Amino acid sequence: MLIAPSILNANNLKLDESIKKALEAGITRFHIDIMDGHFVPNLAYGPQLIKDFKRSYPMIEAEVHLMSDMPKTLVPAFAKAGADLMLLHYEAMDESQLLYWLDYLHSSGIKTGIALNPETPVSVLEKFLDKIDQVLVMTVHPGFGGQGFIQESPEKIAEVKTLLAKTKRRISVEVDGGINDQTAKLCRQAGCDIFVAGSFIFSKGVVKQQLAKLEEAIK
Ligand SMILES: O=C(CO)[C@H](O)[C@H](O)COP(=O)(O)O
Ligand SMILES: [Co+2]
Repeated sequence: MLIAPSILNANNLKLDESIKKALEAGITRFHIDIMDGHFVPNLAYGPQLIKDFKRSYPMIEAEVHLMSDMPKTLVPAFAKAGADLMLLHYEAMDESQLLYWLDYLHSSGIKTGIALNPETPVSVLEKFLDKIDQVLVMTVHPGFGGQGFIQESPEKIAEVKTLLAKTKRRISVEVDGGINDQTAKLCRQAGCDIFVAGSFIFSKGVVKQQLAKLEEAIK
């Protein structure tokens, strides 16, 4: 079980302070949201943030959630910046492009995942099972932090688990959006392994306590 904090809604002028607090509480992976203003109607972060993050914290995993339909420019840029794992949206490119970029990432030594929007069926994952390390089930519509959890999400997680049982490869299931101690518990019961949370961890100024609540909920 892993909690990957999203810094999206943390105060940008105090990012390092927020990151340090999470690290002190034992976090080993951060989820960094990249938004291009086109695939989603918002903008967030560039490769320099990943570069700076990895320079300061080389042992901590940087998971890049790429909400962009410009893989040709952005996948190599974030790979070069030091991403350890990259999540590509199924909806952002056609299937042949997706296969290409998953291969590109693996051959660059970067772990891969496919992110699914709430309305995208689980069955689309089938032909990618030998190319991914992780599935990201979006539990909000991507684009903004602080949204409410989509209540039907636990059934979708269970569906992903059923599909993944078809492969012998170890593929983790992650949720992202509206995760708090209540919703995390529901996702855990449905079989989720990795929990992204932003607002719940960073909006109250008590990072350690919020992480402890989440840990308690998913254990
Ligand atoms: O991908 C995202 C939004 O598109 C973010 O990772 C997600 O929303 C995290 O923020 P919060 O926990 O506040 O919902
Ligand atoms: Co995200």
